[in-house]
Order: sequence, then structure tokens, then C-alpha cells
Amino acid sequence: MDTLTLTRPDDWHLHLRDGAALAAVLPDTARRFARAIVMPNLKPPVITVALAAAYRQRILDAVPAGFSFTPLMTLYLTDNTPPGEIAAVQQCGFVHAVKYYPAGATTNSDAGVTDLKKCAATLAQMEKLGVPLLVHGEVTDPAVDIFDREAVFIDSVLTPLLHDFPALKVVLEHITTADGVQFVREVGAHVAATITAHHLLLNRNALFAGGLRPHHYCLPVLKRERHRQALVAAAVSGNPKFFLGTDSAPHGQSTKEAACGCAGCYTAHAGIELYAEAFAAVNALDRLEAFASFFGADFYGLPRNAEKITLVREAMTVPASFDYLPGEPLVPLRAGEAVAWRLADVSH
Ligand SMILES: NC(=O)N[C@@H](CC(=O)O)C(=O)O
Ligand SMILES: [Zn+2]
Ligand SMILES: [Zn+2]
Repeated sequence: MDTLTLTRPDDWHLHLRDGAALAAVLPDTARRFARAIVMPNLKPPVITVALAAAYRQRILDAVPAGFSFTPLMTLYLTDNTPPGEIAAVQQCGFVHAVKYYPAGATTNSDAGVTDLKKCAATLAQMEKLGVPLLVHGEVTDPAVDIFDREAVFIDSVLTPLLHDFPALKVVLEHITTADGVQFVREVGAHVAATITAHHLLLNRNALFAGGLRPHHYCLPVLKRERHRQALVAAAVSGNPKFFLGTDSAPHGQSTKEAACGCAGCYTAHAGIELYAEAFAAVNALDRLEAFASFFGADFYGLPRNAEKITLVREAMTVPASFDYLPGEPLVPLRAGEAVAWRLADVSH
């Protein structure tokens, strides 16, 4: 098969940033995806419906002419998010979830939750109104090995959370381990997971291939090969609990190639093509459409897209960098290397 036509996909986990960075990266996503769940970890974070409305308008203003793209907004949960804000979420129609960052877990998570107990009334309201909680699932205790932080989070935070709020809709974002896969498989249908393309394609050796590779550093960090294989098995399984979320997370080159580099991989430039590679590698291209275009919409209770996109199996060399901020290029995943698929009618 040299071309693959599928229902236009959605990205259920995306970082668009703001201002000039937003304008630089948005076309890559809008070209491929009809909608995206937009992460709220701006500085300062998007903590109210009013802030989400303003951010949504800035995104819409940055959509290039001729593109159709709908941002699906999220709120950043803090220790102080009032339960009343959840009713506003449900009523506004454009905020689709609330994001839980354990304080200190990842990029711009300083304002995140220090103790979920402080959020009990707000979580109860989310459970009641059916507002999903999106979870960065890693503990922050520096004594816990970084490669174990997802598994420990599942046991010590997520399991008690679901015990206390058994009907809360939860998406365990960017799962990276066999433990994450198994947990999501075994709990009820109200718990799902997103999987990134880079976690399907790379294992932790990619962080150290011939030298330190900052552009492969993201959180949760890449894991060993058996975990990558478990993620691939989940993604191609046809189980609707697993769906596409790129976690495309742009950072300027100087902040990645640094003594203490930022976490995040930029993948939006090949946001669906990289998944096609991962599915083709296990002869499962026939499973890509449901994973990329159906299961996420179904989980969020949104209609599936009507348009189609076509991918062509033709190697494309990714540029060494993209324009991002003045004097600050953006180095994408696969910079200077080939991606095996390209989007029909699209050239960079
Ligand atoms: N994934 C990352 O490594 N970084 C994300 C934050 C996140 O999703 O954890 C970012 O905003 O840069
Ligand atoms: Zn995260
Ligand atoms: Zn993310």
C-alpha cells in the first residue's frame, strides 16, 4: 500500500504555547488535525474559563487562512481551583477537560497540584458533571527512580484517586510503560490513555545514541524496549481506550541544547506521519484510523470528523530546524533525517 486515506485525525494532547511561538507551530498541527486538546501549561497557566476563552481566541486568530482547526481547551488544575469553575467549564462548551500536573512534574508545572486532597470538592464536581481529568502521571519524589515514576504514580496516586472518585473520567496522558497499558486495560471504560508517536518509535537508548540527545528528552522519559513494545501493542490493539495524543511540545533550540535542557519533543511537523511509521512497522496500518480519528472523539463525546486526509509512503527529509522565535530556532524530532510518510499536498 503506497497511499493511505483516513478520516481526518485529532490530536488529544498538544502544546501550542502562545504569542510568536503559537503562530510558528500552529500551522503544522492545523494542516493535519481537525481538532486538538490544547494543554494549559502556559506561563501563567490557564486556570479559569475566562483565561481559556482568551487563549482560544488567540489560537483561532493564529489559524492560517484556508485551514479549518478547532482548539479544544483545558483548564490547569491548582490547589485552589474552585468547584464552581467546573460548572462554568461544563456550560461554556469550549473547555473539554481539566489538566492535573503534579507540582514540579514537568514543564511549567510549578503552579500544579501539591496534594490532590486539596482538590477533593473540585474533583467531586468533575465526577458529577462528567468533566474529564487529564493526568500527567508521574510522582515527583526525587527519591523515586525517574524510570519508575509512572508506575509508582499509578499505584500511589491514580488508584486511590479512582477509589475516591469511581466515576471520574480520566485520561492518563502520554503513557510510557507496560504498567500504564495494563492499568488502563483493566479499569473501567471511563479511563483511557493517550500515546505519543515518539514513545511508539523510540526506547531509552535513543537518549544516548552515540552521545547525549536532548531532542529525545521528554517527560515522561523514554523507557526500555519492552515498554515501547507494550505501547505499540496497545495502540494497534483496536481497544478504544488508547488513542492519539502527540504531546508535541516545542522548546527553542538553546533551551534544549543546554546544561539543564527542557523536556519536550516537537513532533507536530510530522504529527500523523510518525504514527503511520509506527503502525506500518508492525503491519497494522489498518488500525491507524480508529486510533487517530475515532476513539478520542468517542471518549470525549464529540462527533467524528467527516473530512479525509491522505498519506503517501514516500520518504521526506525533515529540515534541521524551523523558525520559532527571533534568534531561536526549533529543532524537530528527526531533524535532518527522513520520515517514511508524507501528507499528500503538503510540503515544508
Ligand atoms: N512532555 C514534555 O516533556 N513536556 C511538555 C509538558 C508535558 O506534557 O509533560 C511541555 O510542555 O514541554
Ligand atoms: Zn505531561
Ligand atoms: Zn504534554
